[in-house]
Amino acid sequence: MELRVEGLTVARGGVPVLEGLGFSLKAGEVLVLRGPNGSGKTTLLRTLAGLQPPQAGEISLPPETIAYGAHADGLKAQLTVTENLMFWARVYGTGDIDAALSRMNLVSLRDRPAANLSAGQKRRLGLARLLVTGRPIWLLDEPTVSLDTASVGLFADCVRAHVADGGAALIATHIDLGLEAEILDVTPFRADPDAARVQGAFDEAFL
Ligand SMILES: Nc1ncnc2c1ncn2[C@@H]1O[C@H](COP(=O)(O)OP(=O)(O)OP(=O)(O)O)[C@@H](O)[C@H]1O
Repeated sequence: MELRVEGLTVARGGVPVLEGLGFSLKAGEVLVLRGPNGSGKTTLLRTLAGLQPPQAGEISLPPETIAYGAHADGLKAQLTVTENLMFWARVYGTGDIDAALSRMNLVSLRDRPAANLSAGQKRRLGLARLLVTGRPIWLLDEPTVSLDTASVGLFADCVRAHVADGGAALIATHIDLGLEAEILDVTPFRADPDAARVQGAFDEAFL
């Protein structure tokens, strides 16, 4: 399983933010996405996850092979920790949530509604969701926000285990996760801002 990206142009609100991007991510690899704020890391991850179409280029794997961990944790506030994970396990057609609960240190919180979790606990639950997707490619957008040092360690262990098991991960992060990883800096692929001004930027929320 290899994610190959060639000649990719991604856009927000119809305005290209990255152009001509290419990279490959093989089974067993971690790639860390770097670039300044607003450079297009989230836009790239959203495009690879199938949430928006590319403007140009090729993506070798379909979104069905990908689990996307976005900024938001995607939790259902009224459901307990267990119920949230069971919901996702059913969506992805997998069964066992016990490993996910213990690996993200959620066992003692399993009966608590997600609404009553702290920010870091919510994030741990959001990341535990990845473990029940059964999908080989993880795309993660700033996964360690709100996590304490111990939880960052738990999360890094999960990524290590995932890639050791034949998975792969593309992670936008500004911190060092202590993982063996290559760096993909998107800066050289930034689209020309003057070209965007000529086309006229707008907020896609008003489309
Ligand atoms: N809803 C939107 N409509 C229009 N433009 C947007 C929208 N969301 C983001 N953008 C713009 O798209 C560009 C890329 O943003 P993106 O969120 O992909 O960057 P990023 O590298 O992930 O940034 P950060 O490191 O701050 O998270 C930015 O110029 C941003 O202002």
